[in-house]
Amino acid sequence: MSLEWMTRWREGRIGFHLNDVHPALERYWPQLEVPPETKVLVPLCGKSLDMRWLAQHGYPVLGIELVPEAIEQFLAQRQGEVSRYRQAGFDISRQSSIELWCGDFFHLHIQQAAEIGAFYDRASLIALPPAGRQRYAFHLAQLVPPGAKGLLISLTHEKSSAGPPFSVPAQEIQEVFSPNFRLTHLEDSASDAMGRAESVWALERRGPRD
Ligand SMILES: C[S@@+](CC[C@H](N)C(=O)[O-])C[C@H]1O[C@@H](n2cnc3c(N)ncnc32)[C@H](O)[C@@H]1O
Repeated sequence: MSLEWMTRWREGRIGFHLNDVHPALERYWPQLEVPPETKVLVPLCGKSLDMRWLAQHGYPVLGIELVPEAIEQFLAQRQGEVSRYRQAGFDISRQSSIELWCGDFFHLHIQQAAEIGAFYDRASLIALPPAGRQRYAFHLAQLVPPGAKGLLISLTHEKSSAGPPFSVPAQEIQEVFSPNFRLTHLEDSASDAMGRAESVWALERRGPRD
């Protein structure tokens, strides 16, 4: 799967990328009441402008992305000094309050995630095959502390077995996350001309006794 993502980025087949901030981030993030200065984990971040929105609203960002081209394209969107260093097997680029970790999300360990207090996920689940989605939800739960809040934006489409993007129905989202997270369904968008509809969820990491 990683070769496929490398090829997609090299060939510019990145139809998932939005040239604007996702409206659901603007609409729902304030409702989560995440305290400013909380570091937000953005798994499978691509070159999403949503990370700039979070940083502009006072949230330091840790984005993690497999493909170096995606990170370079993100950094090139803005002028601004970039510092680069290597830590725990990841090449890290930092531009203002946004750190981009280049590597496999599943290799990020709790020790490196110590400062994370919230998360934002758009289109991670749909990038992963079914077994990967289960593993993703479990891994995310290992990285964020009890009480951590996050927004999740996913997608369904009519060719349900094909992907990426994979179609991820609400029932599956509940199944994979509910062992470790409280979920609130916020919104379903109307289907577009290609039969694609987004769903938006608020998540909160459960504590040991929840
Ligand atoms: C569907 S795109 C979503 C990107 C971004 N969240 C957005 O909203 O534009 C999925 C991204 O995850 C990256 N990716 C896939 N598997 C990954 C992994 N195991 N670890 C880190 N990044 C991964 C891909 O290269 C791709 O940029």
